[in-house]
Amino acid sequence: MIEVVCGALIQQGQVLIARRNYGSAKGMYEFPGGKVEKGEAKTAALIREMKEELDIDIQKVQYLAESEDQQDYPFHLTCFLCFSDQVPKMIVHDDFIWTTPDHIYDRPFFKSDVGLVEALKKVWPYVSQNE
Ligand SMILES: Nc1nc2c([nH]c(=O)n2[C@H]2C[C@H](O)[C@@H](COP(=O)(O)OP(=O)(O)OP(=O)(O)O)O2)c(=O)[nH]1
Repeated sequence: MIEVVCGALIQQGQVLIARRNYGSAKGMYEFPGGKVEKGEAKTAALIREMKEELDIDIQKVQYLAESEDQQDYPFHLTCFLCFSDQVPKMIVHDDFIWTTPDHIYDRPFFKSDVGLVEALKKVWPYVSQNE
């Protein structure tokens, strides 16, 4: 089982979803993230991926939810709420949308993330007010 981490980046009462411009899921929106490297802690992987993919330093990380699915390979996905006051840059994505959990699935978004988005909806009133 491949371990994958992703981050729901919260800024100004909105969450970031980003469109992949590479690989078999090109054109899909996602929470930025990627595979955990051997011996790496999940939160360290998340901080590294957010730096590599968005060029931001994460100031606070909070566990949100997890799921399992299979696309190119079976994977276990852990999602964290992420907080940073830096502006993300487009490096591996070709579109950014700042949205709210109710509108994430208005766009093509990974079906594996349904449970993560439901968890985000539950905490949203607290998260968006206590950034
Ligand atoms: N980053 C990210 N990946 C997700 C999400 N939902 C979801 O099913 N995935 C899947 C897509 C991939 O099958 C898997 C791993 O993500 P990844 O970004 O490392 O994908 P990849 O295999 O193209 O990575 P790479 O080889 O280019 O490093 O997780 C999500 O919200 N964010």
